[in-house]
Amino acid sequence: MKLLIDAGNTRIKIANLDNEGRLEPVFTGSFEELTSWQPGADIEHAWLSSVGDDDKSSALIDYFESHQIKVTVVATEADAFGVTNAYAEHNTLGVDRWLGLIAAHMEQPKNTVIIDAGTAITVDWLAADGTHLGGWIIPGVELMVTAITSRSRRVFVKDTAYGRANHLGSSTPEGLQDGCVNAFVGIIKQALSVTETELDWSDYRLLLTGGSYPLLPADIKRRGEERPELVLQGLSYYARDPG
Ligand SMILES: Nc1ncnc2c1ncn2[C@@H]1O[C@H](COP(=O)(O)OP(=O)(O)OP(=O)(O)O)[C@@H](O)[C@H]1O
Ligand SMILES: CC(C)(CO)[C@@H](O)C(=O)NCCC(=O)O
Ligand SMILES: [K+]
Repeated sequence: MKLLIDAGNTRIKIANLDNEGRLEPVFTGSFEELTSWQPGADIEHAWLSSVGDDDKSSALIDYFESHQIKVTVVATEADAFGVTNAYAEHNTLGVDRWLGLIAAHMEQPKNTVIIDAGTAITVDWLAADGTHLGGWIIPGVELMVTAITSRSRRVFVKDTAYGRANHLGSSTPEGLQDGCVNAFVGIIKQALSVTETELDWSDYRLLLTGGSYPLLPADIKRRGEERPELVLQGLSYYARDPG
């Protein structure tokens, strides 16, 4: 059994990878929560992708090494598993985005738009031949909310309620939370529009991942395919083929 670790800017997600290549999510939470979780005794090797700073990665590596687990850190490459990175400075593309591209291409080579909505929201375009065409980065829904509340006296949130797609707010907290959710919906619609008008793709799939997925309206959920483990799936290819 191997361990796959996807360390985002907020949460850490961990899955077991068995010898048949099956992936089983076993942990989602903060680093603090992780220290009260025990990896299985039969695990000797873990693959880590981390978008945080080096201190965070080192703390994770130390934690797993203290459990006698060897940690291999996966980094973004220029080319791998049939995918070609769009960035000239290939290592500056977030490793979570890189792994999402690999997961999508390995699942099925097809024109694809990938949306990952967590701390940040990212959009990536991947052509059927494995060419990454580039993408976008905007603040995630929670960051959009706090960007305003931290800088204005009269815009505030009352509780941790989520905003609603297609809903009009009738108070400041509702207006802000609804507004930010609808900005998230809006970037997806703009991505689809650019895909159809600029790239001229007519047959393509939309993959949706990240913690903010539940906020999406039914029409986008229907149009897309949910892939909650996309980054872990990408990691699994590195773990299967340690090269
Ligand atoms: N049930 C839910 N409904 C709506 N939003 C949710 C729900 N659960 C979590 N979220 C939101 O998901 C986001 C976290 O997503 P995710 O775990 O993908 O982020 P992350 O770990 O920071 O990843 P990354 O840093 O890679 O983006 C937070 O903004 C959180 O508010
Ligand atoms: C954009 C995030 C924060 C999304 O998790 C991550 O992919 C990252 O830190 N990327 C580096 C910058 C880039 O991808 O261009
Ligand atoms: K993520």
